[in-house]
Amino acid sequence: MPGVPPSRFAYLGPSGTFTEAALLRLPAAQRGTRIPMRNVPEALDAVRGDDADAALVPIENSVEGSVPVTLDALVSGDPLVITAEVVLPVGFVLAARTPGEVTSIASHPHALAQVRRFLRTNYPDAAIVEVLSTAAAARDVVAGRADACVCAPLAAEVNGLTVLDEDIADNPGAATRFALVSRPSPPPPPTGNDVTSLVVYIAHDKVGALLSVLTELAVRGVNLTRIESRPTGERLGRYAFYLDCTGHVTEERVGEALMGLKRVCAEVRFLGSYPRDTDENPVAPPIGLGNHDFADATRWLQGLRSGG
Ligand SMILES: O=C(O)C(=O)C[C@]1(C(=O)O)C=C[C@@H](O)C=C1
Repeated sequence: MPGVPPSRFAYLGPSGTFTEAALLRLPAAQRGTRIPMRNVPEALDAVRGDDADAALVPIENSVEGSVPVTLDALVSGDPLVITAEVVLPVGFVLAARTPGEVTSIASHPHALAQVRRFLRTNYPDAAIVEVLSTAAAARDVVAGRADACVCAPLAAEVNGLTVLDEDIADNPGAATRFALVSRPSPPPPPTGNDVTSLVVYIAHDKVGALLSVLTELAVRGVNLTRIESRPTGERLGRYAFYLDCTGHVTEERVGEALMGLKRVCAEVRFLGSYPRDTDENPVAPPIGLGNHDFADATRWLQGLRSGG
């Protein structure tokens, strides 16, 4: 959909999830149609099937790490690209229909992981029930399928639940990063503070294959900000590496690094270049590896080739 801004936004629902709160930070989504989906693969498939223009899905949490279902669903199926990210502070409450005995507590696995210590200390005997989202957990409590849930304060409020315990996160100050995903389209223009996401498949029979991936980035001053490995599912020992690096595909040094990766990897999947949602400045490239150095060197080579 080149040039047409997205107006139909799928997201991990139902209403009241952290994903919905993150989606509402995007002005286009405030104006557009928001389509709650039951889980991340369904949200991404809605984009692949043109039932939505974009999907917002959780990708990484500052305490619990990456969201594996999102990483897997991004690369299994027709290509998709990330066009924006949203970083949202997350905080949790324990909520129930009425105060009383709590024998079962429902929530999303990533939320449960962020309140593990609290639950072990305060509700050691409660059965823990993993469900598809924190807002789905709140609905389960309303429907009587669980005594209590771990959810966002807003989800407790909109579902008419009583908050039993506030601010229950083991690590105050946690944040989750969400990715806005579309069908392949030209990336948003560079802002000077961008991230490029990739998945690389290395040659498993080559010693130092991962080192050569890192070298292609480092020698161009491209800063690696995240690396995760996930099994490809083919057989034991086969992994895909998910990389986030500073910079935009239109920058010379990022482009050269991508070409280098293309040469040394079995396969490279481009997952998009998009603005970082942060106040932090990007790490400056080492001397000789800035964008102007690359532009200078390109001009010099062109001169040599043209006999100038
Ligand atoms: O269940 C939700 O509310 C979500 O938006 C999912 C999700 C996640 O996948 O990490 C998002 C943020 C919180 O860290 C907990 C759960």
